Amino acid sequence: MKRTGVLLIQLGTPDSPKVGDVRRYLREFLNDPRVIDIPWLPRKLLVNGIIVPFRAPKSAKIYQELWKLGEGVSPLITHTDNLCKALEKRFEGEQVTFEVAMRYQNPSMDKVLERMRKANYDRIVILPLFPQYASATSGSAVEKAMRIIRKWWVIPEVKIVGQFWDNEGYIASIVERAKLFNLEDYDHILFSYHGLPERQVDKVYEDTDLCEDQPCETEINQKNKFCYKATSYATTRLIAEKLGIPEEKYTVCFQSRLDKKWLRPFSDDVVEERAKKGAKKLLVFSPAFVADCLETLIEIGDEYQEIFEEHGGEKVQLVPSSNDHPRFIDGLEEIVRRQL
Ligand SMILES: C=CC1=C(C)c2cc3[nH]c(cc4nc(cc5[nH]c(cc1n2)c(C)c5CCC(=O)O)C(CCC(=O)O)=C4C)c(C)c3C=C
Ligand SMILES: [Fe+2]
Ligand SMILES: [Fe+2]
Repeated sequence: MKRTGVLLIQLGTPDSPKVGDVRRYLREFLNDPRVIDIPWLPRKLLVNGIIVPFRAPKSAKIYQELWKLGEGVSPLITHTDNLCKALEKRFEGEQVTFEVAMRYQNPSMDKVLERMRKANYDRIVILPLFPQYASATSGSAVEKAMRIIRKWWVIPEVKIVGQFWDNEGYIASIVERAKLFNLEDYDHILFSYHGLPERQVDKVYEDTDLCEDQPCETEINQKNKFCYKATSYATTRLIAEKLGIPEEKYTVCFQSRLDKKWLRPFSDDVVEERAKKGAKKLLVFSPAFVADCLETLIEIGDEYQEIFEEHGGEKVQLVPSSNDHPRFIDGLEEIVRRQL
């Protein structure tokens, strides 16, 4: 059997919730041209001159809350490490090794891939932990890995997992998590995905095609198979079908926008509207995040709870992410075995 090293790549988190570490994280993250996709000079001026100086102190406060929930560590790190350990167990005695790296900050892709180079694998599998492809996440992680590997003298066989929005184990893990709640108790259900600028979504199409002219809310086809909006809706349909949630009982929405030209509807607006219409209990799925993190625990768990209460609602219940759920491990095991 070929000796295989599997690189699990997550987005990344600051080294600590101190303002300096958060600033360093945001600077690396937002200077990525796949994240803020504008020319070099305007990006530097916008990110280093405006966004980071204003955002870092505010984000640091939120990260301090997150660190408390994670008992002194970022939950993104803990969950991804646990996932890695669970996968290692599934491959015990086989020639398959797992490593975790973060696209931004630590453990850095440079250091982890250098260790993998020294291990002299026959094959490397690059597995970004983002079920729905986006250039800002999976695309960026793969580009960075390729930029590092292309400099090696010995380049082994390299396999890349692009996306896994319909993977059976991934879907099953979310369905199992949801079964811990009585769906009948909730007035409405949200499937809240991380947002993305509409411009970035349109770039997966050729020429003058636009996402809004495609049937992305209802089907996946050859044109839209890498459209983040289309795969987000498709993942939702799979989960809703398995749980028997009728279409009128749920809304697909997008959170964490930086400006108005991001995918709509915005999750916070939906939370507010539902409260105003009299909803008392909301259940929120967050399928784009395979690990609980700032975006799920704080943004949905705390911030949406506040918005909901402010407008008359009572409880926003988050469905925990896949994390190291055994069905999710089944799904990733199956994906890895297909690469061997
Ligand atoms: C599904 C995955 C994600 C997509 C797509 C994504 C796009 C995206 N994000 C930003 C800006 C920020 N994201 C931040 C945090 C964050 N984002 C993801 C995942 C996706 N981002 C995760 C898992 C996290 C949380 C990390 C953690 O430490 O727990 C942040 C930092 C927090 C903050 O200051 O609000 C920013 C900023 C952009 C611009 C973007 C697409 C263009
Ligand atoms: Fe993000
Ligand atoms: Fe689309």
